[in-house]
Amino acid sequence: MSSYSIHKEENLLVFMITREHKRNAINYEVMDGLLKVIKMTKQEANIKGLVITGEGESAFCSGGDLSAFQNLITAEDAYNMLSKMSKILYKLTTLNKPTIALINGTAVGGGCELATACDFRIAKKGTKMGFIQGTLAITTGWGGGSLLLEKLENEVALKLLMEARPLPAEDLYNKGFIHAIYDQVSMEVVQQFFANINRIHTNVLSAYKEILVRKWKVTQLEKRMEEEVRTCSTLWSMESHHQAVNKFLTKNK
Ligand SMILES: CC[C@H](C(=O)O)C(=O)SCCNC(=O)CCNC(=O)[C@H](O)C(C)(C)COP(=O)(O)OP(=O)(O)OC[C@H]1O[C@@H](n2cnc3c(N)ncnc32)[C@H](O)[C@@H]1OP(=O)(O)O
Repeated sequence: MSSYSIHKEENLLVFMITREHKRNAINYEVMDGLLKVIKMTKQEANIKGLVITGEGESAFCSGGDLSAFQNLITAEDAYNMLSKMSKILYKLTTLNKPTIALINGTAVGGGCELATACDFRIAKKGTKMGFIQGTLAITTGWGGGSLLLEKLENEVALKLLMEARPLPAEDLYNKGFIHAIYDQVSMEVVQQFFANINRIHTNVLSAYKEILVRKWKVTQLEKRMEEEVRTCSTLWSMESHHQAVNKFLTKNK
């Protein structure tokens, strides 16, 4: 069974992580799927934007697949995986078309990093989201911390990262991280959110994204995300992280 699906909804491409049994955790197959859909969105002239979401109602994405990655022990092992996904999130955040994270359920860890790499975030009422990496004795490791510090005021972003705890979508809306909240999420609410943007020619939308990306090139966002990956890789190799992961993976056993 595939770990993701890609389908077209009018002039949007929709990427869905289809791993509800693991709360839509990201494995290497999901990473490769993200690369594929980013390329499709960029290349297809009749596509005006990309939506990223998760299967089911329980979770948008629970971050990296801890069972798939638990055998990454050394800093070098971790770096290879973290760097792969960080590069994907940089491609996503600099994509020349608007991107929307449709938060259908809980988003934690790398799931919040994936959402942060999108231009806009719309969430189901009551959804909880948290950069919980700190509870695993690591930092964000896919560049999501650098991205969050680009998208929110420094103090607001720093507090979310340092507290490492899930907050309801309503709080995150007040902090400017969530852009719209709906009782239920569906492609109908995405089209409603996207309606006014959709009226504008795609060349204009791409031009605005290029203005934003130009700023990030000047401030070396890509280099800052790479340095974040190296920091996380070092923390990943420490016993405190491995113990935290083992505790999670054995909690239901
Ligand atoms: C890779 C690095 C990356 C980074 O930022 O650098 C990260 O993402 S680090 C953070 C990794 N993510 C987590 O630590 C989150 C772990 N998951 C949870 O906290 C919970 O599952 C939650 C809150 C998402 C949902 O809780 P709920 O009670 O609804 O479900 P369960 O915990 O019972 O989980 C159901 C089932 O899914 C498995 N699962 C959930 N998340 C992951 C995951 N990230 N990796 C692997 N497997 C995951 C969980 O083990 C259960 O499996 P089962 O076989 O049924 O016991």
